[in-house]
Amino acid sequence: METILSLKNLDKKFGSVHAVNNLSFDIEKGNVYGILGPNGSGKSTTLGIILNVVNKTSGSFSWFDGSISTHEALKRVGAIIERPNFYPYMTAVQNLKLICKIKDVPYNKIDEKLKLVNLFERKDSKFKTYSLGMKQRLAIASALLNDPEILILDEPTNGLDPQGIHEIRKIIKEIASTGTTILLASHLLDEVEKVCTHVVVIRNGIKLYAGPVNGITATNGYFELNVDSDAKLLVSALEKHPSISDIKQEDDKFIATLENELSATEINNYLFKNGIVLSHLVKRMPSLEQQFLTLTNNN
Ligand SMILES: Nc1ncnc2c1ncn2[C@@H]1O[C@H](COP(=O)(O)OP(=O)(O)OP(=O)(O)O)[C@@H](O)[C@H]1O
Repeated sequence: METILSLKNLDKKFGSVHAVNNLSFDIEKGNVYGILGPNGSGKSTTLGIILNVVNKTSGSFSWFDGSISTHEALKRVGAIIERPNFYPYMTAVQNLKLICKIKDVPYNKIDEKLKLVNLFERKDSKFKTYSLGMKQRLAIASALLNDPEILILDEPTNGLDPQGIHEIRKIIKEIASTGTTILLASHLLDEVEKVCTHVVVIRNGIKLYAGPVNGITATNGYFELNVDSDAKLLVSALEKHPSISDIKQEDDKFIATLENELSATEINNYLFKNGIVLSHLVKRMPSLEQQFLTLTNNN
């Protein structure tokens, strides 16, 4: 695995606000990473630091194994961290030609990138005639002009309608399928779930989880159960079972969280042997949303 970016104990304080708190994680080549957290959790500040537009307070980050300076490394990075800004009376192609000059990229990249973001048909329309979604797609095309190794996006679907959101997510997946590494910040769990392979969950600048998206749900699940008879007997039997770590009552049923793998048949047999006949038994896995809420609320 080739490491594109490595953050080590990164810290940022704005006066008394601890925006980024001892944050460490690695970005490996070819994956799609989401930094997921509620508003104000430090996502934009983190992106700002790694892109050299925000000064860190302490800690470190290194691009491409630290073999080159951040200034050189950023030439291999495409990023959109602010609202896209182009010349309103110029067409998409005219705007991109300007970017090509700044980035020293040949003009023949323009058509290729406009096709990738589905704007080729509208390439000669003035920027001011574009919808918000089209403006965002043009920004993506612009960030891709120099064939960056990693594309960084801050809340890429903010403010878009469902169709616009769908298009942007589809394009992000297409870009990823060509081998470009992607790092995006989002407060939307479903966005990260749909688009990303890996996620760093942060709250108040603190990392709560970093790893594969499906790793958040890597638990043994829980049982929902109930009895028509004496509930105390049920709770006491569950408490004695070595595979059950927690029991709580929710509405009209009991929730028994599993510490180890245990099947519904096994728990049913165990309880029956203890004189308990269940009126309700379901084994469930927590949804990503439940896990995310548990992570962000309890820490
Ligand atoms: N320039 C600044 N001066 C002072 N405080 C700041 C500054 N930039 C960010 N902050 C504070 O740092 C914290 C993290 O903000 P940041 O914008 O990084 O969060 P975020 O997760 O990107 O949130 P959002 O999704 O709302 O943009 C917030 O409490 C914010 O108010």
